[in-house]
Amino acid sequence: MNPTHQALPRPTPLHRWLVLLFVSLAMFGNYYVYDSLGPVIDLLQSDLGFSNQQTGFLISIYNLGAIAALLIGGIIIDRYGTKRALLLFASICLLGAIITAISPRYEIIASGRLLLGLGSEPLIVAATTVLAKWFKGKELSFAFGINLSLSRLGSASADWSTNFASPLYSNWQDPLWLATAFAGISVTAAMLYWLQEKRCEGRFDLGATGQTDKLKFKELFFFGQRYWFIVALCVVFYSTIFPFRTFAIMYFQEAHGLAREAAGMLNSMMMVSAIIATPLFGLLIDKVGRRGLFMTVGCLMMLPLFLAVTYLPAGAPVMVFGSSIPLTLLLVMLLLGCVFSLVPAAMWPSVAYTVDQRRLGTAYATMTLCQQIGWSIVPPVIGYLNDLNQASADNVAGYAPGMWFYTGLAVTGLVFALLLWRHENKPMATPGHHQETAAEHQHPG
Ligand SMILES: NCCCC[C@H](N)C(=O)NCC(=O)O
Repeated sequence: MNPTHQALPRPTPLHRWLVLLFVSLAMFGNYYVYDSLGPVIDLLQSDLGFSNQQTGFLISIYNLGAIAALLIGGIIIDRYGTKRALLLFASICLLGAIITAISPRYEIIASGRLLLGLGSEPLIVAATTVLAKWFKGKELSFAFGINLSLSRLGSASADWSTNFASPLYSNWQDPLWLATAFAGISVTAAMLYWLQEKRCEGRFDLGATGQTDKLKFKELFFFGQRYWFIVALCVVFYSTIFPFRTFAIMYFQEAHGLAREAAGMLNSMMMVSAIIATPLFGLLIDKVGRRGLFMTVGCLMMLPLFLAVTYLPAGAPVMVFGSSIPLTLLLVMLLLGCVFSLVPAAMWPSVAYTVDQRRLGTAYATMTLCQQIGWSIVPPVIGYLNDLNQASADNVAGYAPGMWFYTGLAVTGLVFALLLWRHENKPMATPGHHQETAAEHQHPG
């Protein structure tokens, strides 16, 4: 850092909160675009004749793009700086959204999702870097909590679009054009962030760019067993939650006879509960620690949920924001939202307490990379199981094997969480670790 930098004041709260607003809006738009696929899956199948396996691959191809991008994304952020990187990645996502919506050809839609993956995950890394830069030492956890909550609001909005934009769902294409508009919000927010950073350069001490999550293969050998248990849990957890969520709208329509609007509203309940619970669990876990225990509780809670939607009676209808939703399904999605808050709130920060701070960039990049690999495998497997068992509205039992598969993943997650809990009170094995001393570097995903 140069000496003039040090003499400058830190950014004022107003400047910091504006940054948080712009970065969170960029994430809001981005999460919307990712989740816009779920509500049109049945339309892609009925209008364009895609199979379950093909739609499953449309989910996975995002991860392939993300894997490629994660290997180079950190380098781009370091080389071009956060403001350029944020705009570049948001623009790639916009292009991906346009290509997804533009043509009914499977290969074109798949290329759009690939491009979305190429832009999305490095966008998340760039957003993390921006927040670390502006909020370091100042309300960093809270800023990350708000950022993640607004991202989840983007996901929930994609579900709500089946209600507020229901006329668009007469075909597969219009909802995807709407998603393009949300990608436009993301690009606009990235531009506003650019202007804000430019306005503040030279006036405030914005510090060094900070460490970007970048993979350095040599460093992988320094991580201990506990780190790899966290990675394993991360892989299994997100490989369960994200694919379930993407397929859920179609599942609720076909297996439980819900209208698309009600299915979308029901799916959004998971996000609503996560939006509220994530900052609260974050505060609780910051206060009491015991991350292994909280991860175990979260995994234990998840265990019966997929079987509950499969085998329990759907329950009496209750009205939620104008949609009639069966009570059991509502409770399951609210509980899943709690799990989706509890496990990430304990898991992501626990890396910072497990590995040497100097290797956090590699630790997070590796974890996200592994997450993407696991998450890319599950949707085609679920699609294959659904195709194999001829799952449909006329053969609801055909969905059960997929739900057992999710349950198997949840059991595996529980095993890793238990191993982490067992490790919780053991002393650290490798020197250079810092125990429960809140690393500055945090990561929302
Ligand atoms: N755009 C939705 C996917 C976000 C993936 C990201 N790598 C992640 O895991 N984020 C953490 C989270 O809990 O959302």
